[in-house]
Amino acid sequence: MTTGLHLDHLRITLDDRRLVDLNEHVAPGEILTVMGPSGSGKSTLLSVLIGQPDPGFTVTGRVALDGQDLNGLGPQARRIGLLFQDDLLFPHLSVGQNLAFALPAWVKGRATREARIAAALEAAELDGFANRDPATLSGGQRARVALMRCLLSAPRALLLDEPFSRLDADLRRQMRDFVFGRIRAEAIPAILVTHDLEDALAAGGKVITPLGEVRQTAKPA
Ligand SMILES: Nc1ncnc2c1ncn2[C@@H]1O[C@H](COP(=O)(O)OP(=O)(O)OP(=O)(O)O)[C@@H](O)[C@H]1O
Repeated sequence: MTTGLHLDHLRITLDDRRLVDLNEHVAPGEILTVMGPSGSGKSTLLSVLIGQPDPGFTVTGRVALDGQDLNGLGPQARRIGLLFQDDLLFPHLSVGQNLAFALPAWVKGRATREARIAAALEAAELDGFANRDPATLSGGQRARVALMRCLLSAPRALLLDEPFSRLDADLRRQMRDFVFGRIRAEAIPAILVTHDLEDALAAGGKVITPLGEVRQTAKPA
């Protein structure tokens, strides 16, 4: 079985306009960055990967994850995580409850579930935050909770849609290191969509446009 995410001659067109044309393999722990101007098709690509494209788009080619063909699979069955700039933590739930909500039902047993949540909080340097109201967290703390919530759902691949764009410069650097570090540590294939060249270079992987033009080759590991 070939691990990672395969975009096999994936083409997306809108009327007669070719928006996406990609033939790429993203290995576990690798981050492929897609950069391009507004309207170039970045969000459209992500909508196709999560299995929720607008019906106006024509999609051809194949997407496979860990050897499994995703064409025809619904969004839930794909098990692809999506992280974007609005963290959308549930305001009426505590930090711990927000994390618990993401844990798949197949993680059984109260002690096991609590241990997973405690480990996630520790990894995000948020020990002792389980009972906090999300409204009382700083922007960086909320962003870390949002990432851990996404990872707790055990995604097989992660899509990052401008995840740092609301953070100021210092926090942006910190979050970038944290998010990219977790992706490598958990060996998840990831696609980052960004307008920011610094984000793209920090990701360390290949940088391409939605039409597959290479802007930067991957840094040697
Ligand atoms: N539901 C839709 N129906 C018709 N056209 C759409 C739809 N969604 C997006 N488009 C068009 O498809 C093209 C690609 O849009 P998309 O949102 O993928 O761009 P983007 O690169 O993500 O832009 P941005 O950086 O501004 O988010 C644009 O021309 C847009 O107007």
